[in-house]
Amino acid sequence: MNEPERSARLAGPVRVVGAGLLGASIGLALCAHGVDVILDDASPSALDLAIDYGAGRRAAVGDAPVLVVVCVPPDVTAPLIERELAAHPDAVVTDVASVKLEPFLALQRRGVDLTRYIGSHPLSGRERGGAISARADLFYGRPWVICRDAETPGWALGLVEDLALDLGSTPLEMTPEEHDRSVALVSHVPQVVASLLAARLIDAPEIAVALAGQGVRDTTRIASSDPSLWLQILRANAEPVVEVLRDLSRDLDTVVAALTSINSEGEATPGTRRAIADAIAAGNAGVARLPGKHGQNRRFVTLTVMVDDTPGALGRLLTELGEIGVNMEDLRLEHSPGAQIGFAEIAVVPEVKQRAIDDLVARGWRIAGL
Ligand SMILES: NC(=O)C1=CN([C@@H]2O[C@H](COP(=O)(O)OP(=O)(O)OC[C@H]3O[C@@H](n4cnc5c(N)ncnc54)[C@H](O)[C@@H]3O)[C@@H](O)[C@H]2O)C=CC1
Ligand SMILES: O=C(O)C(=O)Cc1ccc(O)cc1
Repeated sequence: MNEPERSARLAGPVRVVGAGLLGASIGLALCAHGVDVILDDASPSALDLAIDYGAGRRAAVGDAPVLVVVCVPPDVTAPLIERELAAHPDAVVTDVASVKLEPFLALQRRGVDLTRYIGSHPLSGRERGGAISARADLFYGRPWVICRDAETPGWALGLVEDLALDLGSTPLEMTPEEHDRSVALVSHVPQVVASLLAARLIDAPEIAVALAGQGVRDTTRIASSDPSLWLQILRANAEPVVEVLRDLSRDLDTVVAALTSINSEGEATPGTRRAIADAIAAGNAGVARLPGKHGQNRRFVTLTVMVDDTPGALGRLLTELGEIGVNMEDLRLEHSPGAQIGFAEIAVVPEVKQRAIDDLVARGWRIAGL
């Protein structure tokens, strides 16, 4: 078998402890760059599986990693960082746990010398764990938070930045506190909300579930995440998560109070309708702050093309969009229940929308809503 050409900033070897979703994804991406990746896992079958997928090799006597990446559940992250710092005195040690303050404080309390430790966290993941779900492109185009402190030497920081860059991520420096408050808002509370919302479906009548469209799918996508991982994440970041949940709970109470104060004749105390409209408008303002493709704050517009449920139909649409010179910023597919038709929702920059519609219609495509 041909060795992949070395194309990475990192020289390696890189030791990855925990060969699950994150560890095997890092291993796959680094191996594809020709970096020597040493894998380790407490579970022999998890290790075998990740090696079978090509995410790295077994450890050997005399291995001298330049970088160790700890990719285990949050509960065991701090003890493993301590173990790896001691076992590899010339290596920089990082971890990818979803919480940064608690492991850092635990290590400080134990008096561990943290000069060679730099916490980090790639902001990308999947609902399913294990090497079976691993992907070399998991981190591509996503932020990778790096928590250095005043004692962190530049060369050590450089190694973790190189890891993020080799995997296609954008390194971002933050303190552990800033990181944990930020992810409480953009990752941890969304997980709780998605899970609670999806749980409403358990006892819903079949006919109600059959009506589910993109709205409920979008807002519950991450509800299939692993409960044991999330229990650990939420417990370790409880304070910032509770702060956001309390604000959310207050807003929910406001909407509930407003809706219940409108009587069956549609009469309501002054301000009631405004309270409801304000809640929805605040959502408009919040969602407009989410970065779009390439991290821009630019908003795209969408056009929805009806696509016959036949082999190659979607491929033809994408080819024709290329032929008419329209750059697709995003694509979402929805199936119409009970009909042999799909809807391709295509995001484009506002300037090209009308031309895209005109050209597609001229080529025989049907645009929904026209
Ligand atoms: N799942 C996700 O989407 C993301 C997870 N993270 C973080 O990455 C870390 C790993 O998560 P996943 O890869 O999703 O989990 P995973 O469950 O897919 O993999 C964890 C691996 O660690 C191994 N392991 C557990 N205890 C160990 C120990 N004491 N020694 C050696 N290996 C041990 C397990 O056998 C398993 O193979 C977690 O800290 C998580 O917070 C970060 C970003 C995204
Ligand atoms: O799928 C998503 O949007 C996620 O938010 C996945 C995710 C889960 C845990 C993390 O620590 C980081 C990212």
